[in-house]
Amino acid sequence: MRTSMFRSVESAIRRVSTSSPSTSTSSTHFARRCFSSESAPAPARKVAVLGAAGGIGQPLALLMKLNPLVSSLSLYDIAGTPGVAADVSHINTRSEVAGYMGEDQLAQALDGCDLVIIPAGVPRKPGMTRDDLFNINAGIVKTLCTAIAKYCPHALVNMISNPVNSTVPIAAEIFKKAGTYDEKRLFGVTTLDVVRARTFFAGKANVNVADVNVPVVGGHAGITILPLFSQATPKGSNLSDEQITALTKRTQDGGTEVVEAKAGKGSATLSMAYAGAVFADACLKGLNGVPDIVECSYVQSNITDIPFFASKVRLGKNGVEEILGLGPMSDFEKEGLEKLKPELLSSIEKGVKFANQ
Ligand SMILES: NC(=O)C1=CN([C@@H]2O[C@H](COP(=O)(O)OP(=O)(O)OC[C@H]3O[C@@H](n4cnc5c(N)ncnc54)[C@H](O)[C@@H]3O)[C@@H](O)[C@H]2O)C=CC1
Ligand SMILES: O=C([O-])CC(=O)C(=O)O
Repeated sequence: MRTSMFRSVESAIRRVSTSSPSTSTSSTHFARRCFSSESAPAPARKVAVLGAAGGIGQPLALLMKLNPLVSSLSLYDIAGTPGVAADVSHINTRSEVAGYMGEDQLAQALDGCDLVIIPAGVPRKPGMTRDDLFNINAGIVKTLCTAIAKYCPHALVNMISNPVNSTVPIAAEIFKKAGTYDEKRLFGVTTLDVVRARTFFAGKANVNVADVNVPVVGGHAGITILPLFSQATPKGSNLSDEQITALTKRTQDGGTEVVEAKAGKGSATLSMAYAGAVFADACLKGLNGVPDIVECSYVQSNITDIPFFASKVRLGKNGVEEILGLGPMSDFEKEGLEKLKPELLSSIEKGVKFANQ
């Protein structure tokens, strides 16, 4: 699961933060270091960000503009995209940028897309759960997925909009109705949970964060987020049961920690844009045939009795190539798995019901 991108972003950031102005490297080199280890010209890939003028959408647009695997970057929102697109388009990297605003430009935004990333929708305020966003975001996702089925039915879809546990099943139902559903192409983005688990584990275990990996399985809300710290690498950091319990809780509550710190001004945007860019990069590498690209993602799955489940997934030319098993879990993690199932299942059923109303 440790992609080369994680490593290269970290080394690029380390280098930038320690270099003096006279030794800093070019922006193009920076972008290459950040997003791809490929030196051969990559195939043309059109990527759309839906919700591109938002708190996640803007930094995600920037990060996708830095990704040399992208040849065409399509920025769509209901408002504000001309400014974001004009701004991002001045960056001297490979992709052509176009901004689209309003539903009558959605078809053009999606036409020919290989990958569609969806951070459109409202974020939480303190005191809210992700499920409290359902009433607004379910409708937004339904509209956008109906258009995806029509204008780019073969695109990979990276769903960021919350509640992910329900918005992914909504998307699946919309695609099924349109006759375009391919379970290999629909992903709930849970990378931020992995990013947090890695960061928090490194801090507690006092190891280099660049070396850390932790699978996070289940879903993307509260107790449905299940980090498997028993499988964390590097091994040998003998954390106590109390420390593992605290790390698990902090990972599960990571989103709430940011919501409370932002005190009414939204939820995670910058770390989410980073996580979204990492996952999109992995999807593009998979599409391009780069071997052994493994990331955690919330996908249609039969590795448990829950129809959508996040786990390690091998990405390939058609999207999901293989869903990897859960691996050996501690008793604490096994207990967490049983506890999360009712909530995850009910969020999935809520999404399915909504889509079929
Ligand atoms: N999967 C994850 O790990 C995470 C998910 N999120 C979720 O991402 C979503 C977006 O969060 P932020 O960017 O902070 O919110 P935001 O409010 O800053 O931006 C949302 C954007 O979506 C746009 N939008 C609304 N309706 C739209 C439509 N029909 N079509 C296209 N665009 C539309 C808005 O105009 C706005 O620009 C929220 O639902 C949030 O909960 C946030 C963090 C992590
Ligand atoms: O907590 C939220 O509402 C946003 C989110 O999904 C996260 O930061 O993980």
